[in-house]
Amino acid sequence: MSDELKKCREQIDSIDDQMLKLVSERARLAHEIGMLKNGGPIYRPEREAQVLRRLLSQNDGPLPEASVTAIFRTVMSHCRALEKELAVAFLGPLGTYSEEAANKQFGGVSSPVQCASFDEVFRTVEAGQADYAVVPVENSTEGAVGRTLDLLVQTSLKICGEVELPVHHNLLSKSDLSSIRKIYSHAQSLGQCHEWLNRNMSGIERIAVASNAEATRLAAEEPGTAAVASKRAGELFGLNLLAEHIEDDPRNTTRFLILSNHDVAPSGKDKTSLVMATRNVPGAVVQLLSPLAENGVSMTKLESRPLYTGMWEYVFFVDIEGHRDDEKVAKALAELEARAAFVKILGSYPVAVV
Ligand SMILES: C=C(O[C@@H]1C=C(C(=O)O)C=C[C@H]1O)C(=O)O
Repeated sequence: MSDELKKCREQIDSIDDQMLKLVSERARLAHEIGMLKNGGPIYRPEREAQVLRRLLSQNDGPLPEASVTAIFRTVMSHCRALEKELAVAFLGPLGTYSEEAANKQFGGVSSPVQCASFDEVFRTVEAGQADYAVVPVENSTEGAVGRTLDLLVQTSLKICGEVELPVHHNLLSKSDLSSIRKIYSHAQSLGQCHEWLNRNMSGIERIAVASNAEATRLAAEEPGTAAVASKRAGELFGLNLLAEHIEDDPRNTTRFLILSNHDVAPSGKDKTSLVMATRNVPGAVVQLLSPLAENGVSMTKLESRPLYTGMWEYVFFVDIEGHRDDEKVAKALAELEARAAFVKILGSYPVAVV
């Protein structure tokens, strides 16, 4: 070993010693805070977002932003676990993008609750069998996840966070590329790889199944089939990587929501999501939204979804900047509630951190 290398390693050892001391000290403080919470929620997404934003504003490299947040989310997860281990429900089995999103947001999930459908994810948390739900709500290529929107209308749960996950798809199989006759995946993922599949796997049957991980499980069992899924799913089921990054848009990103039974305090950079319906009269939508503009509240999303109760009737999903406790947001919401046939505030929560 060269002297130079030995010296650097000694320095790393000494830094590690200091880091361990500091992390332990941090964990002791988090535990103390846990006692002060007096039975209130342990997980405080607004505080975690503030911790991460503050650190990012000081980060001069060499670690990229996503590395800094991943490290500190893991630290916070372990500090939190001294207070309580959170049970987090998501669409299973292990290896889904939902699992990846849950791991990203919570810095690792020690008590995962794998559900068979989005309906079950909601029900599990509503019934108190898990503390948090993680569900996809929209994708940059494919748009809204309809079932999640429908469930949001009915649920008693509140949105308490959002997480954005860059989604890279892969073609995975135990067979050779030339022998593939069927491709399994979730419908959303097939849509996100539509052009690549047309170009490279034309004429080969595509079959939509409940999740990407389920697709991987099927492909592992059936020779001559492949799955479109994450690398992690492929590893879990022992599949080989036939092609990577097959998504049509390399920036392909899915936004997930975190849901729970509690509200979240303002973090300083928040979003509020609501769903509403208007009376079916001319100009109703414009009229309904005007309190936002009048109070200087920016709308970041407007999505319509058909109502099952009638033909050509819709509900509107709206995201606005700010927390419902912010003065101008509160005023705009009060005016909006007075005009709409139906309004439900789905939650105020911190804007996603890298
Ligand atoms: C320590 C706390 O509890 C949890 C852990 C946090 C942390 O480790 O920084 C931050 C917020 C909470 O999710 C706290 O509320 O401050």
